[in-house]
Amino acid sequence: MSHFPTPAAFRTALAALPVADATARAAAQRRQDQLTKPAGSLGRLEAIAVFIAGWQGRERPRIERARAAIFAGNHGFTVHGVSAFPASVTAQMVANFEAGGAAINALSGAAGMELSVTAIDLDTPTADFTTGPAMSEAECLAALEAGAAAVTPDLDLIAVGEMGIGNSTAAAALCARSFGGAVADWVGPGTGVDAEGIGRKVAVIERALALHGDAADDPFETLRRLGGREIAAIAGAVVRARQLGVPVVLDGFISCAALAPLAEAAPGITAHCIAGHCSTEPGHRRLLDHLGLEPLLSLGMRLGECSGAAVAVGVIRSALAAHDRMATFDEAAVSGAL
Ligand SMILES: Cc1cc2ncn([C@H]3O[C@H](COP(=O)(O)O)[C@@H](O)[C@H]3O)c2cc1C
Ligand SMILES: O=C(O)c1cccnc1
Repeated sequence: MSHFPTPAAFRTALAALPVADATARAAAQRRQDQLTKPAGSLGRLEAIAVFIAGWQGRERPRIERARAAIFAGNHGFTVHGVSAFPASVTAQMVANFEAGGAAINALSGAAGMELSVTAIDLDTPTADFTTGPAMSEAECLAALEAGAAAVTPDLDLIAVGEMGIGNSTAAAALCARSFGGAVADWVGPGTGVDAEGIGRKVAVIERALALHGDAADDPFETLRRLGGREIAAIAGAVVRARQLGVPVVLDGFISCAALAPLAEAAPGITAHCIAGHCSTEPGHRRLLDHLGLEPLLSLGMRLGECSGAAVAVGVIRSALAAHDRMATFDEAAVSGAL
């Protein structure tokens, strides 16, 4: 069964995003207020527990089954020299994920998460978006669906990440198109290009924005023209997770950029999402501000592949452990505030 069989179905899904369970949230907040600590003293950990309670619909949320989902795709515009690495690295890194040798293998393992890797048509890069839309409608729908398929109702939480050489350029293009501002404000070194490389990225994006400037201001159309398969898959996964009530942890600049084209049509799209971290890619902080997200961690990471989100899941586990295991003032016979 296809979750988003047509562009119209995707738009309909965006217009009908479910909300959190207010009863479970309120129960979790009441529990927080009774635990043996001065109110608010666990800071953001308290808010995280209440947040997950609302999306899981449980006073005492849990993480028994969590998935780090990586999506991979290749990009036609890489012929313009926008990455410090060759496009062949995308498939090589997918093989590395499958063999267990990448950072995300170690970090998802440390966070007690299973890892899923969805490589989407790596042998067929998207079309070069400086000369036409990156994807056909059918290709973009297939990518959304690949994302939706990675989310299953048995999950307590999902983290989303990406692999796709060149995709920091696609991400910057999506941000510039969705939120405006100077293209240069959204462009950074990615894998480590120098100032000339950054100049090439800006020029490529400006050409793409000029070419697609008259296209409909529509989430699907923007993803299809300026995004990539792995980026559209993340958008599909985030929307599907919302439908299933599965909270999402977002990774870095590129993963978050998948939501940029959705934000105007569906301003509440990030309501079930936690920004796992703030990457050093300069556009990420700006993007998080536009999405209304405060990142959990800031560790100077700039890898992608779900790595920052996986580290954040360790913090989320701590939040839920405190929420679940602490005694209340009554249980522990500790006096409450005067
Ligand atoms: C070995 C290696 C592993 C990676 N894992 C994630 N990325 C990250 O780098 C890419 C984005 O940067 P750019 O736009 O400059 O190509 C994406 O694939 C991203 O996930 C990697 C990049 C490399 C080289
Ligand atoms: O912010 C990220 O996730 C990122 C930054 C640079 C390269 N790849 C990913």
